Amino acid sequence: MPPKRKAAPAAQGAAAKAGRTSALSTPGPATPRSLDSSMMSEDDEELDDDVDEVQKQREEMLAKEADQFVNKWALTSKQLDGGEDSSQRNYDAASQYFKKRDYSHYQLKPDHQNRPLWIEPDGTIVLERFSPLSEQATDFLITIAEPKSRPSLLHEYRITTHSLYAAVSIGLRPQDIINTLDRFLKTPLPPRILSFISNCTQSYGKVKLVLKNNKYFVESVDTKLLQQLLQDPQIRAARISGTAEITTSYAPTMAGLVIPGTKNAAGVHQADLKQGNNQSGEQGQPGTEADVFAALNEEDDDDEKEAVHSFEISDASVETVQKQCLEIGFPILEEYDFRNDNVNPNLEIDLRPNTQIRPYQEKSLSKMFGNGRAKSGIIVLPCGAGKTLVGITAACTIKKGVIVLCTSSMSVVQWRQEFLKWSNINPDDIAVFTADSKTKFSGSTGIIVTTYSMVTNSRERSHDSKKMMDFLRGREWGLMLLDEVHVVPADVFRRVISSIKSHSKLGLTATLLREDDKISHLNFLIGPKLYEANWMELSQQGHIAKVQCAEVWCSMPPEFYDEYLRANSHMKRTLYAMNPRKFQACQYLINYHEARGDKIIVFSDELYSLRQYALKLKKVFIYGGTGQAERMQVLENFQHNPEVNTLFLSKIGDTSLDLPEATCLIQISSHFGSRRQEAQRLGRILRAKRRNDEGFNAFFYSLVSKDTQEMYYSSKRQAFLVDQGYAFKVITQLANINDTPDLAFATPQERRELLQRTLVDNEKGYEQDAETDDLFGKPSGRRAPAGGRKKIGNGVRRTAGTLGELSGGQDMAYIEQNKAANKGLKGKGAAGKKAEAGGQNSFFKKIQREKEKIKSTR
Ligand SMILES: Nc1ncnc2c1ncn2[C@@H]1O[C@H](COP(=O)(O)OP(=O)(O)OP(=O)(O)O)[C@@H](O)[C@H]1O
Repeated sequence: MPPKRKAAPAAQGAAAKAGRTSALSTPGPATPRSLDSSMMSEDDEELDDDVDEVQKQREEMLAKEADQFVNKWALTSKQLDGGEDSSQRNYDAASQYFKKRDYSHYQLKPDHQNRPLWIEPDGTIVLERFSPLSEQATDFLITIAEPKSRPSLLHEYRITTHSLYAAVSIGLRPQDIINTLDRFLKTPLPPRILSFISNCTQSYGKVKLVLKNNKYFVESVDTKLLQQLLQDPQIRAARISGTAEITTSYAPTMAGLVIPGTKNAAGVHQADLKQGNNQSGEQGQPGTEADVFAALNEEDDDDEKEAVHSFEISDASVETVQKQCLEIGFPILEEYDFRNDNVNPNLEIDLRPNTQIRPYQEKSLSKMFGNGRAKSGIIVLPCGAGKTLVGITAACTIKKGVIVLCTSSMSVVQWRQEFLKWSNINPDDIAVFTADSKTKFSGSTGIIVTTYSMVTNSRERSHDSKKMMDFLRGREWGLMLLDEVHVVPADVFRRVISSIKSHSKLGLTATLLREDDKISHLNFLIGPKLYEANWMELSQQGHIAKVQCAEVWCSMPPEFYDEYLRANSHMKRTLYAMNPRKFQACQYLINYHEARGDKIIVFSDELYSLRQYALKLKKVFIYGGTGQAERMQVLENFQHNPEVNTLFLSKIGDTSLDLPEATCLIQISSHFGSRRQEAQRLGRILRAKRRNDEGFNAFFYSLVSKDTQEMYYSSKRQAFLVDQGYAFKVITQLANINDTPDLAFATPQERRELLQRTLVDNEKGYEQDAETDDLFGKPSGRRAPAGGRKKIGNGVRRTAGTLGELSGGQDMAYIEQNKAANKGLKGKGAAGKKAEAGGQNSFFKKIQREKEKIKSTR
């Protein structure tokens, strides 16, 4: 009897996604690939100017290596994709529905009920979260596979060459992986998976590049392998002559390494594979929980001192050796044996005694320091989950010089503050390098916090900047912390990495996502993904807020829709944002949530609608063109003034915004299908202060104009969050909205006027937001010109029929333009008065003080 329910989990996951998109009526154009340009600050666009020749060559070489590396992986993955199961099977009437995913020919193990995993021949693993062994299986899977989708009952992972590389890099051996996977599986391990794991892992992790006493060693437990490497002429030439060909020592164990802050970590303890279940001491029956644990326990036991062999290579030949090892099929792992680094001075830094890192932070760090050395790689934690503290704890573990790279000068200030808050670092030992401040630390070692653009800027530098860069280049750093790694283009990383020498690199991000294909380059340039937290788990544990997500469908009045069908793509965006039904839905939701006591952020990427909505509803707003003082004042009021409960924000608020008061988010216009923007925006309410209140929920609404391209983009945008377990409810009709009094644009006449005005106002050109990622930064110099407009292209646009002119609509130019609620803030409530008097909340005051202090020490 074929076990049909096997096909169900995978088919269900796919169907859920397909079902979500099937409601779409208008397929839109492909997602634009504009990440690199849109994510970098103004400075970065000028980086290409005059990079010197040597630097260029190094970058090209690194780029080539990355491509080779990526291609090699892609090749191995292809081997896994094709093959024996691609033929369709027709065992019974239902089989055809599952097509490739009909695995009814697999034999179930007799005790399959006790085992939580299904596997597909392409390496997809489906985990039953309701199984008693799911916690242990999750711990294992997160180590060997990449999470793809984690809704409540079934999780989907995929074994890839990258994930196996990561598993090996933290010390798992191929046989451990195969045995443990087999024990968790309901069916025997398919032979192709077995050979895939063996093939991938037999070469990965076999060779390590280790820095000991400031000397580079190529290290392996296998002498034969080292001898094989030395057969290669280039590697042989790289070996330092006069040193013993191969020396033998013993690998350090974890014993003695304590990650600071991990003792008595607060909250739920890290799931321990050895925990409890084997208490009786009995060897379990095959397939029972005890049996699986027995296998896992065994694997740890013989982790004792292992002989390692190595030969020394010159500093200058490190890259050549890496390249050659890759070419002959043994990618080299980089690890930093910081405890035995007696050359670089130690940094006096520890976490403050009252700092307790959370279990997931601890777990992510244990992946980095799993074998007593620092591995380079990327840690992925949800927005607001505390990536900064993870970075700081890594610095406190390594205790050597640290360089932190951020995306904006404001983040630089925040990182420095966080270091001072969580650790006992002497303030003189932590300096910042930004356009405004170029300080060095006073002692022999310390921490420098800077931005990617400061380090990679190749324009004419000031004398101070040059000196600072020489300082950064002229020393070895123990740790390089790379904040927001997902936004920085690979070639910028290349420049950073080739100009600053660091023993280990830790990348931090919430969304390891790019709409282009550059993510795999990060694996090469920084290291593998070491850990990715589960958003749902963290929200259940109260570390981030629980959020209800909804997509609200707003029909378009016929006259709007007619215009929409004829409009060009820019006007289409404006029209679906300005849809009066959407406006009404927004007004309705604001009223509803304000009455509940929520603080609401409304996001719009489309500046025209941002301003029109805010003005019409008499709410405050911030966009790229808003002056610094006004931004501060608006934020201050939003936080503390009970009369200011709704804030309209352009895309400049997507990141870097820490407003724990916000509990509701409404999105009226967004950047095409960007999954990352959706997740970053959701992140703004994940830190909600009230998250641990009884029954508290934050709300995230995406307002979508029905039957427009927006629907297509919307489903694309949600894909990442859906995979994190968020369920988007579709609301086709807001309750009683038609009976709600005082909604705007209630009459056909008003709607027609709105349409005409929109067409007229947008006829001449389009305004774009200042291109900055930094809400707190100075408004960009390339902002809209005096009239408040920034035009795209030559600023001239052809329109289909100038309805505005025909109707005389130009005369209706918005009379409410000057009634911005921002202007009314002065004098409103205590916060308003404080702001008017130049007062700021403690956060901004601190920043101001910090800036002044930095300036005065220059
Ligand atoms: N272990 C901890 N104990 C107490 N508070 C913590 C801990 N870890 C983080 N936090 C707090 O959580 C908040 C969010 O931290 P942080 O700003 O580092 O988040 P993030 O992950 O960088 O978010 P984003 O991606 O949105 O920038 C901060 O207020 C921080 O102080």
